[in-house]
Amino acid sequence: MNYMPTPGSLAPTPTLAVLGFKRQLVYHLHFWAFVAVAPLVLVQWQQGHELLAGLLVLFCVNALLVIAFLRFRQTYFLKGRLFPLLAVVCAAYSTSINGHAGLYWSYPAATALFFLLPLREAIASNVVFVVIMAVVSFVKFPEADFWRITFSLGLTCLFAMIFAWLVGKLQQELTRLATTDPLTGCLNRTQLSDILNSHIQMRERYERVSSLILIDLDYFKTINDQWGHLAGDRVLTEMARRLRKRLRESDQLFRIGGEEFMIVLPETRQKDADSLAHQLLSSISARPFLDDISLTASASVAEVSQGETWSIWLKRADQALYEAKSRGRNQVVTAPRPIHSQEQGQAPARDDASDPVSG
Ligand SMILES: Nc1nc2c(ncn2[C@@H]2O[C@H](COP(=O)(O)OP(=O)(O)OP(=O)(O)O)[C@@H](O)[C@H]2O)c(=O)[nH]1
Repeated sequence: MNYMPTPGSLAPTPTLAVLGFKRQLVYHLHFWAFVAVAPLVLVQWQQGHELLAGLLVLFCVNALLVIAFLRFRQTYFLKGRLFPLLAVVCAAYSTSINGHAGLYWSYPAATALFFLLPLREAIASNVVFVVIMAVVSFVKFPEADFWRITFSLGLTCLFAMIFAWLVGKLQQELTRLATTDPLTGCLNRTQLSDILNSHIQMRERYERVSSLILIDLDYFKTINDQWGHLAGDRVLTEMARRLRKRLRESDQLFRIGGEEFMIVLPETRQKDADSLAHQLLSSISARPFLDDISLTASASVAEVSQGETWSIWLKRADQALYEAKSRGRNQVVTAPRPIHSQEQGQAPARDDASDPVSG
């Protein structure tokens, strides 16, 4: 399942709307820019402005390519770099031949840049834009108009910049809230499929192998029952802290259920993931949580296999975790590879890596 909404479609949940925000914005701005500018091609052509008509055709083609790339490839065509270039050239040239009728287009174009480009690039592009429009206005209009145009365009850019900056901050915060678990700060399930899929692609394209570890606290329900829900929450927070302490910057820690955590380890073979899982279980059982709550955990390890989907990869890990629980808990079980990869000549994985962690 792909959690990213397709551009142009309404996201089914607020979380997805937050994650697809930038994509939707780029899509809609290009769509409406195309709708507004396409008729002008004919108008300029009929007025004998062939060069401007040609530039507007390029603008429309770029808008269509951006829309098509977003829809069919989920990428941003040339990272949106052509829009500012064509917008500046078209607005400046149109103003120089059409006067005020061309000038009016510079205001929506300057505003759009702040929503299409990264903030620094948008500021740099708009400084160039305002300077060019100021020069054209100085040459084309009386001095009083030149000052009015320069200040009003500059002010439009300033307001758009403040608005885009605040919206960007808000979107970052919403994304953080939508993708992390508020109790432990771990990633939640929102991007799970996208992240696992990206590791699968690394395996398929570059033979770079990732592994995942599932860790589930043993008999956690008794903690809630004996010490209360708040103590249970503090145990979960401490659990996340202990796991995080042992992980690398590039590892990704998820809380995927009540007391179940998942760690995705890039470029890590099963053997190394297995030894990390043992160390993590040791760090959980070695010292009591809070003052005197002793706990153990069970874990499973699964290296991604060729040709499998993210859900099969996760399911293998899940089955191995179930096995660890049913073998008595407080141990690591390595997931066997799927049958088809064993047939393709890969070494079969150990199925008996179930050394008790304690003792
Ligand atoms: N304090 C607290 N408890 C939670 C949270 N989420 C889930 N739980 C509790 O976690 C417990 C999970 O219980 P079980 O699924 O039976 O698992 P367990 O007791 O750890 O047993 P095994 O996994 O089989 O070893 C339930 O009591 C849930 O109410 C949470 O955010 N905070």
